Amino acid sequence: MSEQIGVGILGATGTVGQRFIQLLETHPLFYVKAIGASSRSAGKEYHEAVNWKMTTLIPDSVAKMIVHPCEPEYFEGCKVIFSGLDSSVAGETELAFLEAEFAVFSNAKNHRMNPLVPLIVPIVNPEHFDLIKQQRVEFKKSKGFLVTNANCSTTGLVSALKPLQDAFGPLSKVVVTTMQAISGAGYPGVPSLDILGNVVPYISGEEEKMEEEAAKILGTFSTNHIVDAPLAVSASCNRVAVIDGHTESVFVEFARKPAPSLEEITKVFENYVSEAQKLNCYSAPNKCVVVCKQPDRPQPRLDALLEDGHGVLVGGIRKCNIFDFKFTLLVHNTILGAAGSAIMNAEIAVKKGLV
Ligand SMILES: NC(=O)C1=CN([C@@H]2O[C@H](COP(=O)(O)OP(=O)(O)OC[C@H]3O[C@@H](n4cnc5c(N)ncnc54)[C@H](OP(=O)(O)O)[C@@H]3O)[C@@H](O)[C@H]2O)C=CC1
Repeated sequence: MSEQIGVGILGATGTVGQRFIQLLETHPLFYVKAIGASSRSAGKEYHEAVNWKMTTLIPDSVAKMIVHPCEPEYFEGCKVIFSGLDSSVAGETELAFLEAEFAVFSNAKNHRMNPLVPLIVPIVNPEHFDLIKQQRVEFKKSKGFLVTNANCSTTGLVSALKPLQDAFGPLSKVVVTTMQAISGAGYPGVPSLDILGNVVPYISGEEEKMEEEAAKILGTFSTNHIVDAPLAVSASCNRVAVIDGHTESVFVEFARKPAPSLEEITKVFENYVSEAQKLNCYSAPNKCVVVCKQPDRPQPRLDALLEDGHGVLVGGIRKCNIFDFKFTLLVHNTILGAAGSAIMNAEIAVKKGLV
């Protein structure tokens, strides 16, 4: 096995940061070398600073690490930086790490729509890593770069749409309604009095993010920029009393007529193989899209951890009276929807010789 690569985690005490630490505990390629969070946590040992909510114990290798301020000087020797920072600070902090020539993989929304920043869902569009060459030219960097992964709901959506686009050509319209887990709001997130026995039909900025990110991710890399896919998305987003796993009802219209049959669509979902799998990435799922045959699946409590949370589950593939067809999908919001994607993106970057 090749030598392990030391990584730093910014926002290590948060919901996404904890997931990074959990997923990296047994990772063969990466090990946690340094961690950072806010001034509330800096200077403390990790186990004192964090309100640990994962279902596994804090790894011994991290528990006694000192939490640092999120400044590049504390992360010397880390070849990769994973950011699970709150968006109020992610923008500037991630740029400071890029400036210091780190390879930065961000979960935050701040830089996703920058035309020079690849927005990559690892099981969908790793070819967008080609944009880094142009990014390095424009940002005058030789080793460093900045890659973002997508909003968690967008991640689930594009993971299901990509196989369809590859097989049947452009999608013209997509309508999606989400039922999003509480963990998507970080910790402590939504107050229990607001969410228990309730549905909150508003998540600030979420619909706009889904509508614009999907076209960029499903777009194509051309010479030195990304050309958006010609796709109109209308999203409505809801917070529901689920802990982990975002469920989405999706309605799709193809540009091509006649539209493919439900059997053809199902086969394309089942047979989809991503570049992350072809590259043999450690975190790549066996199946990127798992088709649930039972009519009442996928369900977050039962299915969110299938494929270790690194794939997307689809079910209820059926005719739609208005669009061509409709289905339900489920994505694990803090694994494929956040830390898992960032880690898989970094694995791909290593395979591509970028790190
Ligand atoms: N939860 C999810 O499902 C998803 C989240 N994301 C994105 O990932 C990022 C993290 O989300 P999440 O983990 O849920 O959020 P949390 O609120 O749980 O965690 C935020 C982290 O940021 C740190 N932080 C806050 N303020 C500062 C500061 N001024 N300087 C340095 N560090 C700071 C916190 O440290 P401290 O503990 O010291 O306050 C904590 O480690 C966000 O940008 C979010 O939008 C993306 C996709 C999915």
